[in-house]
Amino acid sequence: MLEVTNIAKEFPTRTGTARVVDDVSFTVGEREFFTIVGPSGAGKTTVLRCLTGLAKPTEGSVRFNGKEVTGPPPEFAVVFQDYARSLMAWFTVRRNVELPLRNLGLSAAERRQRVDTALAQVGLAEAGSKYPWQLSGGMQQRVAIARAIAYRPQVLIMDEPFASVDAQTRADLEDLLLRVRDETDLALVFVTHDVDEAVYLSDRVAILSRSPSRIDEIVPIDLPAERDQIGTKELPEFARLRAHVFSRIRVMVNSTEPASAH
Ligand SMILES: Nc1ncnc2c1ncn2[C@@H]1O[C@H](COP(=O)(O)OP(=O)(O)OP(=O)(O)O)[C@@H](O)[C@H]1O
Repeated sequence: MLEVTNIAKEFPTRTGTARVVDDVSFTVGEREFFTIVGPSGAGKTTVLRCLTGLAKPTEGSVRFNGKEVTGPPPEFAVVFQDYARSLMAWFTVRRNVELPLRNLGLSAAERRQRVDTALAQVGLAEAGSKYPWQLSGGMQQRVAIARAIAYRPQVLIMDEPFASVDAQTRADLEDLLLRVRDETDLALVFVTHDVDEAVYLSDRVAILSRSPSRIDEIVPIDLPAERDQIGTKELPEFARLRAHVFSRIRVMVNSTEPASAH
């Protein structure tokens, strides 16, 4: 469904150009949960920005259902880490969640129902008439997630979406994503620093090398499809996968060599 082929990204600097992403390729299938991990500054956000059409790769291409992505496709929704900038401060929570639905040709009743369902799913059924600035950071991020879910995209792209929420809310939102994926045809491309989270959620985990980044390895997560915060994390296979991904990232952090492409 989504094909990223040999993308590279360079940024202009005072003395020339900085190559941040060197050569990254992967595909994401329908209903797949695909997660990107890697050392800090590896270029994960840059890869996501290229993927969504918000940035143009210097080399290579991104294709969605066979068509080149040159701007944000209407089938995508994006949740970035920076929730404070993603919500409109002068609109209520309901209005924020409803905004992207206005272009979908839905009736007012359908829009209302989608907003109600999404707010209930993220545990904010009571907060609809509040303004974002009246909510904690974690609650604001849940509004951003509700907005993405209400839109019912084909691809949900998330950059460290749970970095600012508490551990219990984080676990609830992780399970919400898995549930939404199971109930729809949603595919997810997810970036996290948290290796446990990556292994718990994903069908495959891509490990990026240090910048200029390449794919070090794409690890299939062969855990039972039904994930459970306690049961899944107690499985020996979970521990093995976690240790493997963690040790590869550690190698990347300490390595002075660029990654070999697998
Ligand atoms: N618009 C830009 N202009 C110049 N350099 C940029 C730009 N955007 C990103 N970079 C640089 O690209 C590198 C990778 O940044 P990016 O945010 O993609 O990494 P990341 O893996 O998401 O980082 P983190 O793990 O810390 O969130 C960094 O060195 C950053 O300074």
